[in-house]
Amino acid sequence: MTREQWGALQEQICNTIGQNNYKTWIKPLSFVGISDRGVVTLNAPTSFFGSYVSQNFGDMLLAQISTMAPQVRRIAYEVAAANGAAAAPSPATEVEEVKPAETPAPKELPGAPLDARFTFDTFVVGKPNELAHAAAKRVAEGGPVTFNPLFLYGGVGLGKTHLMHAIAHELSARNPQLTVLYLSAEQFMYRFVQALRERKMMDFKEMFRSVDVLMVDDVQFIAGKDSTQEEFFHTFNALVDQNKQIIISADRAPDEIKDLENRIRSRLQSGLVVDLHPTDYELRLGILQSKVETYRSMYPSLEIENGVLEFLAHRISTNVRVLEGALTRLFAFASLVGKPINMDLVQDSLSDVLRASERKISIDEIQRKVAEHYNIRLSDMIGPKRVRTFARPRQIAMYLCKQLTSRSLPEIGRRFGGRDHTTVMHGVRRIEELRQSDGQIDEDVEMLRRALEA
Ligand SMILES: Nc1ncnc2c1ncn2[C@@H]1O[C@H](COP(=O)(O)OP(=O)(O)OP(=O)(O)O)[C@@H](O)[C@H]1O
Repeated sequence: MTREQWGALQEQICNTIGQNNYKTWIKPLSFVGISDRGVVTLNAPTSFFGSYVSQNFGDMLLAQISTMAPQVRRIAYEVAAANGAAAAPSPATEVEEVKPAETPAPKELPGAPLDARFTFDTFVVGKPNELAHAAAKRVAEGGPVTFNPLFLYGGVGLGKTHLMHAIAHELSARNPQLTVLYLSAEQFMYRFVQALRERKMMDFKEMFRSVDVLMVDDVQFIAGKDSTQEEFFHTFNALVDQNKQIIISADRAPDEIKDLENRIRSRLQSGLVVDLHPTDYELRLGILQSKVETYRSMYPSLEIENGVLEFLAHRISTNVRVLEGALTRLFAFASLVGKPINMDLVQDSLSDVLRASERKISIDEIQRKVAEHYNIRLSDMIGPKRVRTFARPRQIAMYLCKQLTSRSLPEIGRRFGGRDHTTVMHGVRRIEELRQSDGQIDEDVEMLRRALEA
């Protein structure tokens, strides 16, 4: 993402949200830069302004930006410098790019901004994350500290940061006096090094020891960094002694973090350690459905055809960020070209994402499985005969090829005895209709899909 690309997006943004909104809220923003971690920083006149834009237009902006720069994960809003200059952020430090807050951290604490969208309301609960969610909820109630620290861990993009921000939002809403400090382990280190450099260690210690709740994200970052670990250990102990709540996240369990001092490891394990499991199909579908609800208010006229969300939930199982990014891109493309969101648009706009998450299901495999199920020969499935006994299984196989592989319609047609892509399209549509009206076909297709994906 470059300043020029941001400039090029302006017209489309204006068309999406209307002249008035655009002039009031988007035009005053300026592009600052993008970090290696995919965080785009925009300069806003005030922190209220940044916060308003984040809450009301954040998803739309991310959608628009991702049409040009799919690697973008998040937008941070920086408050304009005194001279108004939009300086480039210093080299890829998350610390710089997130300094001023979407929801400013209280009392000049060196925390990172909280993402206004990461609340318990927007967190979808399913089997893989129910324990982590319940633990987070308990901590967010604020009562007496029962487990300290709460240690949340899990793979990339499974909701650790979302849950931490949700806890911070809720604690602050319940008790605005509370000092809740959220920052990444990287920022902790940065502050520590800065304090050393500026000979302000006393201030540093005092400040960290004065918070009521400390949240440190991605703690695995401090592994192998000896003096930062040491300082972290002292901060940790001082807060636990005062019975202050600590919440930590990492990408793996404490005993799997290499180069972590043993005394820190055992401290981290001394509270409640819960993991966020990889998502399952139901959770992914739930997240997509809840996201669609958010998008509906932004793009009220956009249609989303049946089967699209289910397809995405099946196909993109890597992490929620990728899943959300795919949906965001779909909405942006659909609004750009003024078309409904259907499987063709999915194939056109998400081919890279789909390729990356390609399951190893081949057209051959689908043809064989379907032929076997309907007890017909493979040669009849592919051959020219049009009798229903062969035609229906053939259409089902075509439908499954479209659903479970990222092959184009012409390619599928070629693999079914050199048929035209319109024949494939007709077949796919027919099965879509029949799935609505014929319970037996619907059941057969679902069973075949499961068998193929098993
Ligand atoms: N259960 C969920 N419900 C709704 N949104 C979710 C859920 N899980 C993850 N997300 C969304 O997925 C995206 C990635 O989540 P988050 O940043 O919390 O992941 P993370 O575990 O902290 O990843 P990383 O290890 O990269 O820091 C966010 O936009 C978040 O809102």
